[in-house]
Amino acid sequence: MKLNIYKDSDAAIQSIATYLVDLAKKSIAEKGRFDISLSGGSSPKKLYELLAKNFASDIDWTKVFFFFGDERYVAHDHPDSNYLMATTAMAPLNLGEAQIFKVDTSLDPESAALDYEKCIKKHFGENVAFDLILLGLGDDAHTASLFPGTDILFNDENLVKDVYLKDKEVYRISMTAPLINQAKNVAFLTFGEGKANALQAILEAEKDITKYPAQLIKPLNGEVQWFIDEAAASKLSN
Ligand SMILES: O=C(O)[C@H](O)[C@@H](O)[C@H](O)[C@H](O)COP(=O)(O)O
Repeated sequence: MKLNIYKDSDAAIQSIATYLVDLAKKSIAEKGRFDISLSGGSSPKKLYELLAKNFASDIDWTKVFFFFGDERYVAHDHPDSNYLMATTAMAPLNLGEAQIFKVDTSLDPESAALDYEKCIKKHFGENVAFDLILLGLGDDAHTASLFPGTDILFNDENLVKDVYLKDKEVYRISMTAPLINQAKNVAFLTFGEGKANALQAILEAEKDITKYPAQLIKPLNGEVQWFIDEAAASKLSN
């Protein structure tokens, strides 16, 4: 696990963009494509915009294939859609429809999860291993839609599962920890004082995945990098 601490989120995002593009170059050179899973929420939006603005000519973006670590169970044109957020931010890259694998939220939640799992398995074949999975962190220590107290935390059968969030009365479709842990590289983007307690608990508290789900993320053969700002790191002891 590598902790990268920056003075602010802009510096962190610049560094993640460079790290991502370097991984993409290597992967495209080695296997002819780069398979990435995007995080949702607000933190990564600036990263996607930066990639489109400053890195458009650094790699052959037609060889990049985008999936989503989780998706809100809404239409793709709904303001909460991670698909809408990411594709809007990266619009200048003119990505082809076939490069972006969105969750089919027109299906019922359980079928949407099964369908997305099928889509991932079809893309990867036997060995489902993303080159990079980007993850955010909630202030309750959730990541993707692995929320405290939800059944998905104990799911080791599926690669993708529907999650019902009782408090918000909404569904999410999320990659499971076993799928994320098959990735070659995982990068967390975590910024702001509001995440400091969650980050400290995840990295320094006792292991309790029901309270701190992001503790589940330990890639079997990969590396986890944290890209954080000083505000998010402010409660770490060392
Ligand atoms: O769909 C989502 O919302 C994300 O996948 C979720 O896991 C997010 O990464 C965290 O909630 C942090 O969100 P912010 O970046 O908005 O703080």
